Amino acid sequence: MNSSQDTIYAQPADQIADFQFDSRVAGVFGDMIRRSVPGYAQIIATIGDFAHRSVKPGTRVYDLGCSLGAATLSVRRQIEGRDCEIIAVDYSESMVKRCQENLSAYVSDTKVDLIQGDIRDIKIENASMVILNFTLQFLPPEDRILLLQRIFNGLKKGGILVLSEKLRFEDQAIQELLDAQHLDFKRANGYSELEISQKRSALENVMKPDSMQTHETRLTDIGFSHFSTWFQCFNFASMVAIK
Ligand SMILES: C[S@@+](CC[C@H](N)C(=O)[O-])C[C@H]1O[C@@H](n2cnc3c(N)ncnc32)[C@H](O)[C@@H]1O
Ligand SMILES: O=C(O)C(=O)C[C@]1(C(=O)O)C=C[C@@H](O)C=C1
Repeated sequence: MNSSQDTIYAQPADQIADFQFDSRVAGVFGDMIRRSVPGYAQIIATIGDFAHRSVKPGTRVYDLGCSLGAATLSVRRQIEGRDCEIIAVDYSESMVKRCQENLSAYVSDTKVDLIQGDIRDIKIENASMVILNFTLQFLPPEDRILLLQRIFNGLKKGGILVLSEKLRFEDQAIQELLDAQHLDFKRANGYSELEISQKRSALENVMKPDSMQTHETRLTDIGFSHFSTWFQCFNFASMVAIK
């Protein structure tokens, strides 16, 4: 997936606006997420492997907050010939436009219904897999449980939710240690101190990570029968829950 280099926060700004998935971000998003989220490439590839194992013929896969379509493409490659449909949703017009171009670059017999809309308004039904890859953290905290309940209701028995998120830790020493490791990861990927601190301010009001305990309790309270973290690097994790 082509992406220009992310230099959005490279110059000092008088005022840092809240982070938005606008056309500037969409234009550099591939580079931004690879350099910001440890393990991103592995998570994307493994989402495809989960699909290969768990997606049943004639069912649907939902990719909620699909951005440029990385997870959708990874899944689509793995479920050819199963008469499945992928519903990919994002409310950012610029992301959806670029996602459409990325999807069109490859031939496939699996239909992708790409929707520009709010994931809170999407009907979920006949699903054997739902993906929330670094999207739930951008919903207002009070809206998260309702979306997860709707996902649970739309999943078939045995269907899976793959949920990837930045984590917050109740233990302050662990929070500080893993946050510091994440900042080193960003530095090692070429981000300057200015870029790191300006992006941090931009994200402060719009991205509110939950703790692992909150994720696990919420999903099991909703009714998921099985829950595990399958990947974690520093303060980023991907979890899987089975209905
Ligand atoms: C961090 S990105 C997700 C990355 C993507 N899933 C991937 O694997 O590359 C979060 C995405 O969720 C979208 N988003 C956030 N809140 C949304 C909402 N309420 N409805 C639809 N899309 C939303 C944003 O526009 C953005 O593209
Ligand atoms: O926490 C950070 O510093 C991040 O940059 C994380 C994060 C994310 O987790 O989605 C935030 C915004 C961008 O979408 C890319 C990465």
